[in-house]
Amino acid sequence: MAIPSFVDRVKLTVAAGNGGHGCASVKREKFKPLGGPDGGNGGDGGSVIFRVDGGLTTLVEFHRQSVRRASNGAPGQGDFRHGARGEDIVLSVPSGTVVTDLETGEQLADLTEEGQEFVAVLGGKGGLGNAALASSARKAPGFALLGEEGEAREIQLELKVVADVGLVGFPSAGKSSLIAAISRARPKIADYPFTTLVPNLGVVVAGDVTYTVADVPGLIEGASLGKGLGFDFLRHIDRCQAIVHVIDLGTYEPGRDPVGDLEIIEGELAAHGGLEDRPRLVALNKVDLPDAPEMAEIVRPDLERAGHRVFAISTKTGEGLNELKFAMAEIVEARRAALPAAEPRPVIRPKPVGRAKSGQGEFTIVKKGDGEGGFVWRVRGEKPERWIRQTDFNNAEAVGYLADRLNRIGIEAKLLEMGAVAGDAVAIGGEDAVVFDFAPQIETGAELLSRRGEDQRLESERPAAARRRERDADYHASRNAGIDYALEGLPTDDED
Ligand SMILES: Nc1nc2c(ncn2[C@@H]2O[C@H](COP(=O)(O)OP(=O)(O)OP(=O)(O)O)[C@@H](O)[C@H]2O)c(=O)[nH]1
Ligand SMILES: [Mg+2]
Repeated sequence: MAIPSFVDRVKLTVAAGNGGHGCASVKREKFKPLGGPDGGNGGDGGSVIFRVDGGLTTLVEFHRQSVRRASNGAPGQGDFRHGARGEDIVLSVPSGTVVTDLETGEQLADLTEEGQEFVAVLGGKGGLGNAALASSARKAPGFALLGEEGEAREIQLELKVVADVGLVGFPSAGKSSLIAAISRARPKIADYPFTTLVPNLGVVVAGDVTYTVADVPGLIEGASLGKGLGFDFLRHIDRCQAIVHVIDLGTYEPGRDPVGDLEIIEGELAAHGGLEDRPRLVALNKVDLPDAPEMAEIVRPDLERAGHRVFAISTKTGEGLNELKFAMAEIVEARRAALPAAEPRPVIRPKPVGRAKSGQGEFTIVKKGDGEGGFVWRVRGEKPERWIRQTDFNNAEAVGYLADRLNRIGIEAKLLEMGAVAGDAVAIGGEDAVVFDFAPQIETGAELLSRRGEDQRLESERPAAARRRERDADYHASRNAGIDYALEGLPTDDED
């Protein structure tokens, strides 16, 4: 199979596993027809996780398989048996991998440190079984929660080399040869331009300083505008602490000379932007060629006047390489000392989607429509949207439980406060919203004052406030007794 030549940028679909459904089951024992609920919870779906492996240098593996899917959680079963978790998929990436969401263009993670992890898509949560949903107020729930679907997203992986020193220069100036001469890396070297298509990385030891050096494909005038190959690869220099110009003393191309070459490359770096603060060194290469030493001494004063430290080197004979190596080490060491100590990088998890920003904290409500045939009230929020996904709408009891949960965080009260009336449409969620007819169960303050006791609903349904009191009492009772069980309508820790 042909290996693509550009392996430092790939598109990938990652899909997490679905959560298993909770189980609604009633304990069956001989001579005990009315056993308690014993349905177990569904297992969580597996996640897709990226982890930095310092031994890797390319993203080539991702070209072979462009969809990665973690497994689903198993459903709960009777007799309190919980479903197994879906297995996570851990994908190894090289240091310097930047993860971007292809849909939004948002950068999700910048993975640079060995072992650093990024959870790209989170497995769906398993649904609670009816055993976990039981409480003193709802002793035998005839329903369970559905497992949630795992997330899926299209992402781009992009490798940005992480090196202390970046080598820049025209094609064939000898950048890869320099890496080969001062490190153990063995990049491809050839006498035609654009030999290097993917940055090479070498580890250099100079005295007791160890640092990394990367070359990038040759730059030419207009590289920052997309000419040659340079455009795409200038970004690799972004992370370097120092820049070394590799300049060809032996080029016979018309219109080129060492000082002019350096100015053109500097122009491209300036057009790329953001590199102004990086210290520079100048390496005049191929000093072994005839006339090259003279050329080096002609241009040296000009370059030094421009503030550069200049080294005449030959990757062929080794001349000048030691001095250059130690000069690079000096700069790297100085920059390292000046930089703030890197903060330990935690595992990065995806931002929860749709987190509400309203004063309520849990949800937002927006009124839509012109009132003809009623308004549509759109409710957004992480919790309400999740609860919708967990609800089996074929089960009336499950729907009642959902209504309780929605009331508990005040959605119904807020709708009434905003002027919603019975019969209005309430849409919870985004594109795949679930739409209800608004049928308020609780009373507004005004109604309570004027019509208390008259409303049929007070007889047929317990007011939410009373239910809440009951539940809170249960909660405190159980807390005091040290009993830990899932409470009706109250999120348990693992529910959030
Ligand atoms: N005489 C001489 N030739 C050299 C020296 N360094 C490199 N070369 C030659 O110059 C040519 C280009 O070298 P590379 O190291 O591939 O150059 P590069 O800058 O990496 O080129 P690209 O990857 O195409 O941008 C090869 O033929 C090398 O053998 C040197 O010090 N002296
Ligand atoms: Mg090269």
